[in-house]
Order: sequence, then C-alpha cells, then structure tokens
Amino acid sequence: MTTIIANAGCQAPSCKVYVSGNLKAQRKTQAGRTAEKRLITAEVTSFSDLSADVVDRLEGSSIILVGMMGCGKSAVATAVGEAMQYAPLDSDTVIEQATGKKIPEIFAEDGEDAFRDVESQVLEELCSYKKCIIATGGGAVMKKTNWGHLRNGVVVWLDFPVEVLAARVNADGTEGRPVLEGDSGTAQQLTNLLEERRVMYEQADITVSFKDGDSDVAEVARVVLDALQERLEGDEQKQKLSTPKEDEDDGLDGLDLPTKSS
Ligand SMILES: Nc1ncnc2c1ncn2[C@@H]1O[C@H](COP(=O)(O)OP(=O)(O)OP(=O)(O)O)[C@@H](O)[C@H]1O
Ligand SMILES: O=C(O)C1=C[C@@H](O)[C@@H](O)[C@H](O)C1
Repeated sequence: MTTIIANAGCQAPSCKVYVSGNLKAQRKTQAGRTAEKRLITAEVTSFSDLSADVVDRLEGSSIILVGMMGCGKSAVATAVGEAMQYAPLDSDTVIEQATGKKIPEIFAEDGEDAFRDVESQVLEELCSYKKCIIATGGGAVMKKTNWGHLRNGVVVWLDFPVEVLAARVNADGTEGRPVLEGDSGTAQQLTNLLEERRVMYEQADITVSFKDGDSDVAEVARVVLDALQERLEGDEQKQKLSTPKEDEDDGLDGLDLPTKSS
C-alpha cells in the first residue's frame, strides 16, 4: 500500500514538497518575481501533464474516495474531476436526490439501517460508471458488500488527523451529521468512529495521509494525483515483469537437455 505523507513546505525527505509551499517563502525581489512566474508556469504545466498521465494509465477506471466526514472527499472529487475531466459524483447528494429527503431526515424517520441500504444501492449504481470520481459517505466502507462495488474503481483513502476533521465539521455545523451524537464533543466522537473504521479504510488501494490541515484542496488534489500515478506506474512495472514475452529466447535452445517426465 502506498502511503504518501503530505505536508506542503516541509523540507524533510519523507515529505512531498510543493511549489506553492516554497513560493510563500520567496523574497519579493525582481529576481524572486521572475523565479515565481517561472515556477507557477512549471506547476500549471506539470499539473495538467500529471492529470493526463493518470487519465491514460487508468484506462477509464473510476476513482473512489473514502474517509471520515470532513476529510474533503466532495471538495477533492470536484478538483480532481476538473483536472482529469472525470465526472465528480457524491453518494450523499445522490441519496438525497433519490429519496427526496435530507440525510438527517432519513436517519430520523427511517433509521440508520434504511439509510445504509439506500447507500449500498446508490454505490452499486455509481461505481458501475466509468471515468467518474466518487465521494462516498464516511460510513460506506463498513459494509462488506459495498466493497464489491468500490472495487470497480481505484479506492483512495484521504487520511487526516481527527483534530483537522473536527475543526472542519464544527465549522460547517454538526446538525447535518446524524452519526455524531452524544455529549462527548466532536473530536472524541470522531476518534471513536475512526477507531472502529480504520481497519476498513486501510483496505483502500491507496492511502494519502496528511499531518495537518495546512494543505488546501488544490494541494490535496495534487497529492492524490501523484499517489495515483506512482501506484499505477508501479503496477504496470510489476505487470511487465510478471508477463513472459512471447517467443522470448530462453537461452536453452540447442542444449542437449534431458526430456521432462510427465
Ligand atoms: N483541504 C482542505 N482545506 C480546507 N478546508 C477543506 C479542505 N477540504 C475540505 N475542506 C472543507 O471541509 C468541509 C468538509 O469537506 P467535504 O464536504 O469535501 O468533506 P467530505 O469528506 O465530503 O465530508 P462528508 O463525508 O461529511 O460529506 C467543507 O467545508 C470543505 O470546504
Ligand atoms: O460517517 C458517516 O457515517 C456518515 C457520513 C456522511 O457522509 C453521511 O453519509 C452520513 O451522515 C453518515
């Protein structure tokens, strides 16, 4: 499993360093401005090259984003979808459209099991499409049957620290999040949920882990594309190594070898 630790601007070798992070530190001298322009151009070019490369390697397969609420699945699906010309889809939104109810209403009126059933039906449908990037609900990984659908695409886990998730969820408001209940506070509830779910998120094909919330959506999108490229390239190399070439000379022709017994 590929784990990419992303931390924009971090100089440690285990961290990916992004041009945007370095730019902030540049002095605004004339030379600095010229360098900044060049770097920005290079970033734009390489980002579109990166997206095009990932599109080629995926050969139409969809990307499925999994992770806790607030990790940015919907936002990142939109950003990566735009870069790759893949259709961004959000299973929570489709559930609301299909049922004509908001998620908290479904939980309150029909119960969580009913919500999970509809979620499975929606995932089955969405994951059957090609060239999509699908933001799944935070709990979608918990049903084994859902994995049969998720595995139609490349599954990417957006892994953020609980403090970052809690800050985002609290900023958006917790009213629309029926799985967060009780008085223990958002961070504690998310910690408990993540403890139950981690083992399932770890089933993803690719994990991108962030140490903090400093990376904006564009940076996260870039890390996702980087991770996809690395993984797909690695898989292609493995495939090449394990596939014997037809008519390959094994160097044994002409040798007087004993015949194999059957
Ligand atoms: N990298 C980021 N930096 C700052 N804010 C972000 C980032 N990613 C997402 N957000 C914000 O965090 C909130 C949650 O994001 P989003 O809805 O994309 O998450 P999600 O994983 O789809 O959540 P859910 O599963 O609950 O739908 C939104 O307000 C979004 O704008
Ligand atoms: O983490 C969860 O279980 C949920 C997350 C949301 O995306 C919604 O799917 C719903 O609120 C449940």
